[in-house]
Amino acid sequence: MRLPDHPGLRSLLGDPSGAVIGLDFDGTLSPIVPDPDAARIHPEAPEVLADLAPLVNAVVIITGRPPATALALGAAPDGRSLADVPGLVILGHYGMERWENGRITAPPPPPGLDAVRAELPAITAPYAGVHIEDKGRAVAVHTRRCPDPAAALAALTEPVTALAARTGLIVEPGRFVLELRAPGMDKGQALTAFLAERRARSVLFAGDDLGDLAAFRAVAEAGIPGVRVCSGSAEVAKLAAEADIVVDGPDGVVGLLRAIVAALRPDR
Ligand SMILES: O=P(O)(O)OC[C@H]1O[C@H](O[C@H]2O[C@H](CO)[C@@H](O)[C@H](O)[C@H]2O)[C@H](O)[C@@H](O)[C@@H]1O
Repeated sequence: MRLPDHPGLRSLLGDPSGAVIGLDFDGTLSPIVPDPDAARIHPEAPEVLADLAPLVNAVVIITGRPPATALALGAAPDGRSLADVPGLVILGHYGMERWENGRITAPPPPPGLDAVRAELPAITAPYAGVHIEDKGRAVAVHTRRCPDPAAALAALTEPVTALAARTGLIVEPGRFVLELRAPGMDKGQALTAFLAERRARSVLFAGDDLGDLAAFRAVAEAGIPGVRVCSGSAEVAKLAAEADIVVDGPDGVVGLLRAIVAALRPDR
């Protein structure tokens, strides 16, 4: 892949030791599949991230998944894994949980979740194919496997939002999913804090879904050169409209990262 000409990318390539590379997981590093449990990282992603990480300030994955799940789904068939990427940080649950050096730090789960677990089955029962994903500190309602995923999502939005309000949670909408989770953190806040922690001098963030818009805004407001990359799909138009670079799904993201590695290591 030929690298696009973008000022933020030029800054990043000119001063890689100051660059933070932020990446979403599902839809960006991992192709979208009907069953969330069956998702797996793009087979070439662990290798390219392992090549990239020593060349930049930091590689950080910011995801709605728990870090432990991203790690479990982050093993490629060749045996390479996200866990082997040097210095990798995973900010899971939209930044609430942090994995680094093999250790997870996390606050206690929100108290409203038990009521959500009790009430959700009755709310979703009329919609065949709904899948409830319990993520420990959040619960996601998936409609991708419903006969009409968009109609089921639309019909469930009001009762799920009301349930969130009753239980002190918020609704995070995504690709055929409504997630009930604790308020007070999003990918933008998580990325902003990480950039400050690393004293970043440039930032690239790649994402595919509505939850990544907050990270895009953080890039735009960071006060350092930045690049917003959309892992493009037919399902989410909003993100492409706010991106500096649009690539073709996880294949395109891996291609872009590989091109960055090649530009930083022209000898190889
Ligand atoms: O922040 P992300 O890493 O993008 O995580 C967001 C949600 O991703 C997962 O759901 C999405 O991917 C599934 C597997 O490909 C797909 O079946 C589903 O339709 C997508 O919405 C995950 O299951 C959620 O928990 C994450 O919050």
